Amino acid sequence: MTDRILILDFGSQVTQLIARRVREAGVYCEILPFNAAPERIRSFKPKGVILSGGPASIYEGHAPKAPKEAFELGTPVLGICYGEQAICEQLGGKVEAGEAREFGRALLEIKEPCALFEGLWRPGEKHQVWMSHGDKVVKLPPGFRTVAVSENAPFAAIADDERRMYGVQFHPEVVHTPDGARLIRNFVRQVVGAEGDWTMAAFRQQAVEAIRRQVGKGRVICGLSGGVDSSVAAVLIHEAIGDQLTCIFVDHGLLRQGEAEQVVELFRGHYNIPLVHRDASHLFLGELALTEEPELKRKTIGRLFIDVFEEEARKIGGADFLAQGTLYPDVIESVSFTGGPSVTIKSHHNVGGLPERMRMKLVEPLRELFKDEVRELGRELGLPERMVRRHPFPGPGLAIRVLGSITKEKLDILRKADAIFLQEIENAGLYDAIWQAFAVLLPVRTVGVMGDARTYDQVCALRAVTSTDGMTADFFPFPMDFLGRVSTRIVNEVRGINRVVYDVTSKPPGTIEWE
Ligand SMILES: Nc1ncnc2c1ncn2[C@@H]1O[C@H](COP(=O)(O)OP(=O)(O)OP(=O)(O)O)[C@@H](O)[C@H]1O
Ligand SMILES: O=c1[nH]c(=O)c2[nH+]cn([C@@H]3O[C@H](COP(=O)(O)O)[C@@H](O)[C@H]3O)c2[nH]1
Ligand SMILES: NC(=O)CC[C@H](N)C(=O)O
Ligand SMILES: [Mg+2]
Repeated sequence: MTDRILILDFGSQVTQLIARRVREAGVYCEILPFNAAPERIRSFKPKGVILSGGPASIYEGHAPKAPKEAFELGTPVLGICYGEQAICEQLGGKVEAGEAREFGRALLEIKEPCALFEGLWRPGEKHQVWMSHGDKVVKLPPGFRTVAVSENAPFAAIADDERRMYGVQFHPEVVHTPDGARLIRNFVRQVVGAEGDWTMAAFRQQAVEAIRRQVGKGRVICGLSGGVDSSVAAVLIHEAIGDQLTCIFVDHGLLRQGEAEQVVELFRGHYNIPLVHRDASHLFLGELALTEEPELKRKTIGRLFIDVFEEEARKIGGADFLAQGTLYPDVIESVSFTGGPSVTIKSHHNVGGLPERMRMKLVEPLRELFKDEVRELGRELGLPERMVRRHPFPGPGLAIRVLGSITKEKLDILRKADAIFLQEIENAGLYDAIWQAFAVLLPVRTVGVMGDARTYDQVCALRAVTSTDGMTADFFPFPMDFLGRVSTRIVNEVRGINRVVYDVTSKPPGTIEWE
């Protein structure tokens, strides 16, 4: 078994980033809530433990505590922010509310050598780190020494070399701590001594064996969208079980220009995987004609996907398993310690309702991976670069980008504008710098003048964002002349649009899609 690191989550906004840094160091890790059952923690057999940050104050009565297993397993421990405070409070030191809080950039002064700093930082040096805390450690537990300080944190980094326990008040997992990734790497590779054998080649082998064990002689269907996740899942599963897999690509009439042909051609051209191409556009567009409200659109589409999958599964004599491209961020969402029911912003069309009705078991080979790891696995599996680098595209497709009521005519207008925008992005060499880019058709008409004549046509909004996982995002800062060029082309070439605007909202407060 590959070496594993356990991250215990106290509810920090950036716990996922700790996991990413550990994986980037070539070491497998998982996140469990701080109150995971002791049995679960033991059976995970971690070689090292990381305690995350969190919003609570450790000295308050109900504040979450690190499970005693974290300290009793005898493996190295790294506490980050709240994690450091938990180590101190629970092992005999003391934490109090600080007078001065530290948020943002801070200068760390290295006082003593430490295994975490090996090859990185030396005593006497000062380095930039990122802080986000109000509480502070005021007394160290026995056995610990201070290895670095900052203006407001006299115990900014602490070490107990004997027990191999370390704590940092700053956040090494965020990019604003420039050396942070190497610090985490030092912890998992040098201090813990993990092998660094978590590679996509190793994952591929293990995943193939696991799929064979799970599926046996059963039949599997996989909804294939042409997106990265479902394509990688399909190719991986096919490698494992060959013809027991059938892929179903649904053309719901809400795809982008030329997309259906491209997906089918690219897939059939490269793979000998049975692929059903179902044109269900009449069904989807027919039902959506009655719908304007975003949530209703999403729910209608989700239901129709299920109907179509059921029909197609029946045609091939039934299926025992449904394959999905669920990723690790989806999984963490549901285990993370956030407390309280969260509100539904959007019902992401999800095939999750499918298995219950169809009594199929799920095959989710990507549920341990982040998006960039899925792309890497895709390359490892030899998927064409065109598939691997594709921007995400939502299951409900253009239905949530034609705002309000949907007609075939509006979809055609949007498709043209969207294609121009994407083409210009490719031409400018910007495609890979962007997480997702698309056009939105607004249900608003404005007055314009073209060739001395009055126009009264629709507005098109352009959206392009950077992101690492779609959970938070920033608008992409195009040069103005680029936006001008796209705008001119769209208004000139697309009948029905006479005005173009660019969306400069980040997420939050916006979301990526407009509906
Ligand atoms: N047109 C479609 N036909 C069949 N299945 C689809 C279609 N659109 C979406 N799905 C199914 O819904 C799942 C979720 O869609 P989602 O967009 O999150 O993933 P993806 O399309 O595989 O990858 P990406 O996030 O890169 O677009 C897909 O993995 C796929 O199984
Ligand atoms: O498969 C999907 N089914 C959906 O119903 C859906 N809604 C949004 N998205 C995609 O998810 C990411 C975040 O989108 P939002 O910021 O709009 O919530 C972005 O990448 C969106 O494109 C979806 N993907
Ligand atoms: N980011 C954190 O982990 C903060 C820890 C604690 N809530 C503090 O304010 O000090
Ligand atoms: Mg998709």
